[in-house]
Amino acid sequence: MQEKILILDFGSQFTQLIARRVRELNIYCEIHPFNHFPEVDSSVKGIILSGSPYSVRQENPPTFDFEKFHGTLPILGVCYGAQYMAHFHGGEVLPSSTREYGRANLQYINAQNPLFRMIQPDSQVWMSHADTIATIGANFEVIASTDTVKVAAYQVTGTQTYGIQFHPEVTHSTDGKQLLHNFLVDICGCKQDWTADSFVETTIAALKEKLGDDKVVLGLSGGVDSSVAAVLLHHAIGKNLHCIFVDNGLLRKDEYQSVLDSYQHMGLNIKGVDAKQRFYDALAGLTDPEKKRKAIGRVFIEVFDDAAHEVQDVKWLGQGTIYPDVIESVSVKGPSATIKSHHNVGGLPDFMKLKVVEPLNTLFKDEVRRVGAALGIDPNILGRHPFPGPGLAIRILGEVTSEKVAILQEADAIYINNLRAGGVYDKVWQAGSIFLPVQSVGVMGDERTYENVICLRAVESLDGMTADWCHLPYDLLAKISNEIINNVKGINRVVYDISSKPPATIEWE
Ligand SMILES: Nc1ncnc2c1ncn2[C@@H]1O[C@H](COP(=O)(O)OP(=O)(O)OP(=O)(O)O)[C@@H](O)[C@H]1O
Ligand SMILES: O=c1[nH]c(=O)c2[nH+]cn([C@@H]3O[C@H](COP(=O)(O)O)[C@@H](O)[C@H]3O)c2[nH]1
Ligand SMILES: NC(=O)CC[C@H](N)C(=O)O
Ligand SMILES: [Mg+2]
Repeated sequence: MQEKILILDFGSQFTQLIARRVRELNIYCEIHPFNHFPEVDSSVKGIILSGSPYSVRQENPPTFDFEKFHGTLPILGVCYGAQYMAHFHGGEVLPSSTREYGRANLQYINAQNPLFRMIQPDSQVWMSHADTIATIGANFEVIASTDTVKVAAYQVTGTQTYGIQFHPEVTHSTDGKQLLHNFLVDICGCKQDWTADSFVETTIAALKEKLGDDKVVLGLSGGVDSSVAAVLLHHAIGKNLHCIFVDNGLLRKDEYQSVLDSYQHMGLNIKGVDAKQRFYDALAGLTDPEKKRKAIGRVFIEVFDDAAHEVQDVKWLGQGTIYPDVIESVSVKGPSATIKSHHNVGGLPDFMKLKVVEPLNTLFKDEVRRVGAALGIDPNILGRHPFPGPGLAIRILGEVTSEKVAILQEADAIYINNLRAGGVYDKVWQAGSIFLPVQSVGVMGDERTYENVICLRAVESLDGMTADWCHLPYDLLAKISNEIINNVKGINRVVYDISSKPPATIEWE
């Protein structure tokens, strides 16, 4: 059984970061909402309670069943988690006189305490709280303090229950990783054997068992997630995996053929489906971004359904869903406004009757890339920028036509090739070009032109949730602009997008 750490989420903005830090120590962990988590069995080695925007002093604060777990499993409460255990077990949490946000330094630590092994007595820590633990219960012992926060860390004497007011998961807590290591390895006894190789081995075995002789269809896009999912499934079930790559007419220049070629030598059973016209027909006359997205989602499902019928007796649909997609849908933060409808989220219509298999739904993107490397997948595939399923349709503002797609493909190829040649492709998280249906006046060879605009976008990001525009070198931008205007008929002006997300988004629609 895969040993794991349970992270109970009370809604902190740092909960995912806790998970990342745990996994960087080669220890598997899962995030679950504080009020909805699976049975705690012997695979769980310890529990971490996250921070929270809530206060323990407000009415009906988020709860944790302390009596049930205290003394049976190691527990580490972070910020709210620490405040909760202190407040309801003999201590008191009060509003602090000053809101503490940012760097602080420990001023006292109990160097004998296993939680502080190899940690500097004046170590820098990161604080983010408005409440403070004013008093602690008789069986609680202070094991670290700062100038202003007396109870910066405590242990419930003689047990493996700990609380810390600061955030070890953020990099500004310079010994944060050592502290987590101390808790996870020394206190919980985790083995640190969760690596990309071990993930590959256990996942393939589990897929074999789950799928037996069943057939699976999988949408392969050439992107990182579906490629890694496909190779894992291929190792597990071989020829019973049927990959379908749809040419929706919205791919980048030459992408259809190059993606098909790149998969050929990997031995995957892959079928290309030319559905260009079906997508163009569905998009004809549509200008509203949400209507365009919905139309594309609908045609994807129809094309898939047809392809699955052709294969016959298919029981499963494979998907490249990754962990952030899952976390967002079970988050304790509650429903958020729909900004954009992603074409692949929203479930399958009832008529498809397929079960879903998602071998990557516990991994973050960089972990997916590491698993891909462990599987020997071409670094060129693993290093690709993310590309949205609705493709160029959401990079052509307004109505999509095959003519506009052709113009955008040419311009985008010039842009991306220059990023590669200039050695910046790998430093950029995502780049793409946008076709703006505005016309402006230009002059070329003494002739007046009245043509469209191409906008270039390049962003830095960790996960696509927030992003900043890249400061590309002016010389490179000048070269790209020249090349596009001189070579792409229909374009006489190039602009660069300098908006961050939020308030803008990465894609324009
Ligand atoms: N042209 C396509 N043909 C078949 N399936 C597709 C196509 N485009 C997208 N999909 C499906 O939609 C899923 C979601 O696309 P998404 O872009 O999020 O992931 P990806 O393409 O696998 O990876 P990346 O995020 O790196 O682009 C893909 O995993 C794939 O299953
Ligand atoms: O597979 C996808 N289907 C979609 O419908 C979709 N919409 C946006 N994206 C990608 O998500 C990231 C964030 O994009 P936004 O800032 O535009 O929301 C960026 O990486 C976008 O390219 C999509 N990916
Ligand atoms: N980061 C946190 O967990 C904050 C906890 C609590 N809301 C406070 O302000 O003190
Ligand atoms: Mg993609």
